[in-house]
Amino acid sequence: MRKRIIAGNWKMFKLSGEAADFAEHIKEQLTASDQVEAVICPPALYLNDLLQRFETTAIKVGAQTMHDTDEGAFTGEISPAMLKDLGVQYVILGHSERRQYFNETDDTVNKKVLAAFNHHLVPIVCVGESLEQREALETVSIVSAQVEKAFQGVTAEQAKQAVIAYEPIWAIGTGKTATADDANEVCAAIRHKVETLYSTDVANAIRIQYGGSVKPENITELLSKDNIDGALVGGASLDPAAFVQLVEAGTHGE
Ligand SMILES: O=C(CO)COP(=O)(O)O
Repeated sequence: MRKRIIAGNWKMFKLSGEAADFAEHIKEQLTASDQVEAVICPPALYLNDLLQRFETTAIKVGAQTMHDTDEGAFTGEISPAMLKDLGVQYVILGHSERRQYFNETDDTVNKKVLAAFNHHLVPIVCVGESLEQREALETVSIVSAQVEKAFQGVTAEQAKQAVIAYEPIWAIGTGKTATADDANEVCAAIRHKVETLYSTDVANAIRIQYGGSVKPENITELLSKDNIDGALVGGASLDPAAFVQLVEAGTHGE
């Protein structure tokens, strides 16, 4: 059985004291589990502090983005080597906000995915369609193409470790969630795409999250679906009590 993964994407929220308070709260509440993994992806400034606070816990830390080269004259950027050096385990790549506001393309996402694996960072590769594309019935072709491009040059052994987050753009921060059945259907299509790119073995191993207005109230139904292995959560992950509930939901209903 795939281990579920609940990841909180804080985006550009919280001051340092709030980040520290959150970490202290959840580390008292969450215990290690075989069924579910908890990951916090804070602004890069707080990565080091959270890594230290979570050192003796099972809670993992992820970055929200990174550059694709080890070092260089790229003002303001953070490299995969720097993340690895700190002890970061995960990195979100190709989030729709990065694609929309920071010119990320399928090509740059692919370069970053390859760089992440080179540094033994696990990428959480985000894919998803816009409302227009959904209405034009292009969802499966769009997300399949995003997956194919993101994984170019990635080996089967690497792909098995990866996480894909299906985040329909129209469901992010809007309060609109895809129905659990719709989300599951797209996650199944993504798994099928992975199977055609690699093998059944890889498709069975890769973890696929749903993201978009996930909350404690709707996570149980989403996780009850066969192809949904977790959630990438924005807004609701900012509240420590809600985040604990989201992770705890992952330990039920196997
Ligand atoms: O973008 C998201 C997580 O990466 C989803 O954000 P919300 O949970 O706030 O809709």
